[in-house]
Amino acid sequence: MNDQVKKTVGERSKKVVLRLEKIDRIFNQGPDQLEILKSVDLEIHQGEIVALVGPSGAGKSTLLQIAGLLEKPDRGLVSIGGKRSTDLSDLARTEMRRKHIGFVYQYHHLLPEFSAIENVVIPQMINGLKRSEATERGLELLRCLGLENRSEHRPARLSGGEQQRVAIARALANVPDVLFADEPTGNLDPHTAATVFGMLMTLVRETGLASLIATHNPELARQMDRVVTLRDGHLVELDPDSLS
Ligand SMILES: Nc1ncnc2c1ncn2[C@@H]1O[C@H](COP(=O)(O)OP(=O)(O)OP(=O)(O)O)[C@@H](O)[C@H]1O
Repeated sequence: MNDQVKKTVGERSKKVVLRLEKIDRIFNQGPDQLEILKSVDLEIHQGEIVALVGPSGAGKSTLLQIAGLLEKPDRGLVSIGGKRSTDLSDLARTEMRRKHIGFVYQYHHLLPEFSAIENVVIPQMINGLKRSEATERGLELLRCLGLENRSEHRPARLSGGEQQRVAIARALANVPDVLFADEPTGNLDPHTAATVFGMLMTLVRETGLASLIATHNPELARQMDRVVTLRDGHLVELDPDSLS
């Protein structure tokens, strides 16, 4: 990986990148009020990869959406890189998402009419990078993900694992400070999931990103630095060895 893409752990001091303070989220479901997140606190430092596990409906996606500034909590504070999201205008929140946050979803959400490399280049150009630089960085990322021979293919001509690897390249192309991933390999068969997840972990470790990754897979969770879960809306730290 070249220097342009790489931000080594050493270059970054181990400061807190993501801080959640007393996050509450309540949904109205008919006459019922569902308290999905209750006073959730979480800190993630540079270079730290945190697994978010828990049963379906526990609130993992809700937490990721709030931490990734895609949704607002009912109460509480999200800070990224020391900037409090509540102090930001809607425009500044969008800017923060574009420049400092990478997101990988369970489904790739690639633009179907564009090639793999174009899918990685376009977000960088939106952020002001020249096409030549964006292409150089994009091709380097695709190479790191074993897709050097697939860069001109449109998503429909890629396998599920390849599509997801392009989505990972796209999420990392803007050199974010924090990466959120919601079941990034959940749609893949176990073998492909292990390969793609291994590549994601390598890239995240090399770039020293702070990451919060939701997964149902205990084997994948154990490869991360810390494991947290949501129990009745509360965030609880787990011993990775206790996962089965
Ligand atoms: N906009 C909404 N309005 C009402 N209820 C919602 C809304 N979004 C989520 N919920 C409810 O909140 C709960 C948590 O949902 P969430 O998607 O965060 O869970 P999850 O842990 O990510 O589940 P999964 O592992 O199945 O993806 C669910 O019961 C869901 O139905």
